Amino acid sequence: MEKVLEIRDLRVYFDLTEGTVKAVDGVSFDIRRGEILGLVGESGCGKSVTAQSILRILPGSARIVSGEIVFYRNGKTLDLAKLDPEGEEMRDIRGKDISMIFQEPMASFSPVYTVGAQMIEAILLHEKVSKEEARKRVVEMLKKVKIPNAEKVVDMYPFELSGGMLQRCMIAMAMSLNPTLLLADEPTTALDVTIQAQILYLMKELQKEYHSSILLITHDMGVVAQMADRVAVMYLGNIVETAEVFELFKNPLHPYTQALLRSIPKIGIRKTRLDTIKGMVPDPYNLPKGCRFHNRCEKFMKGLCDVKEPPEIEVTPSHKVKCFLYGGEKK
Ligand SMILES: Nc1ncnc2c1ncn2[C@@H]1O[C@H](COP(=O)(O)OP(=O)(O)OP(=O)(O)O)[C@@H](O)[C@H]1O
Repeated sequence: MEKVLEIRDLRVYFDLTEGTVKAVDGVSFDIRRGEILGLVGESGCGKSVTAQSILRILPGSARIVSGEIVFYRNGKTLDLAKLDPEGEEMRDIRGKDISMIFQEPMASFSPVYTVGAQMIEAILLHEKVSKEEARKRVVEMLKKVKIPNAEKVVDMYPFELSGGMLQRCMIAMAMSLNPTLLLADEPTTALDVTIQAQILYLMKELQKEYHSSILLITHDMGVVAQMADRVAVMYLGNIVETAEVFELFKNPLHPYTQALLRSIPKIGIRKTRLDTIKGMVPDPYNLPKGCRFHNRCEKFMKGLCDVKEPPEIEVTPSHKVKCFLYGGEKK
């Protein structure tokens, strides 16, 4: 299948007074045309930093140390990691070829302009159309994301809309230029369950209609099951497992993936508490030697997992895992 993005051995570090945080540390994966790739993992494992690296919107304290972010654009490849984040090429790609939606819609909208004005501005920035045409497109997009009274909402300020409505506007803005790739960082986490389901359904409908690719960042395995075609599981700056969604749920290989899956509530089984993954998440300034998950792993092999970093094992061409249980050097 045709790729739209290929990340190769990406390392992104934060140099802080307390030490260096290796937020992304040797990450490789690709996103194919028209697919939804779920990027899952607990809080702090580097999902957002990965997305911010693609769009080159990292905070000032972060630096891309090495690696490639190859974007396939108009039949050519472009390494986004090498571009000037403020340069013309990157500004052109941002919003037009790759756009992003965030957990907090207020992060996308300024409170002092109407929703419509901001959406029109985004279109005019990238396309040579008249203001009237852009406005017409915005109203159409708002209708597409099922906003009632779209003609009125276009002239409303963000604070006049509910969280769910604003989230729909953000999706409309992100999709209005028909991007090749949409980065969705916890797009529904802040919403209540019913609205969350509606927004996810809407995203999937739009994705099918526009045939765009989505990198869906979430810590919620339920959202992954509902949305993703393939899944990449991330733990402390590493991708530890990738597989097609059905395969991952049926046959999770990495002990971390298995633990994440055990934490999902199951219909018919009453539990007062969800399973949590045992052990403490290690100090980000001081990552464990060997496999980063070894101090929390139920299948920990002393003298191996705490000594060497496991290689990535290709169990099948579409199922990869970074764990000594499936191969690699023995003691
Ligand atoms: N601006 C920043 N300054 C310093 N460290 C940061 C900054 N942003 C992220 N980090 C660190 O980078 C690591 C990865 O963070 P990231 O936000 O990518 O995780 P995440 O998996 O997206 O988690 P969450 O779901 O909580 O956003 C964490 O250790 C975090 O503390």
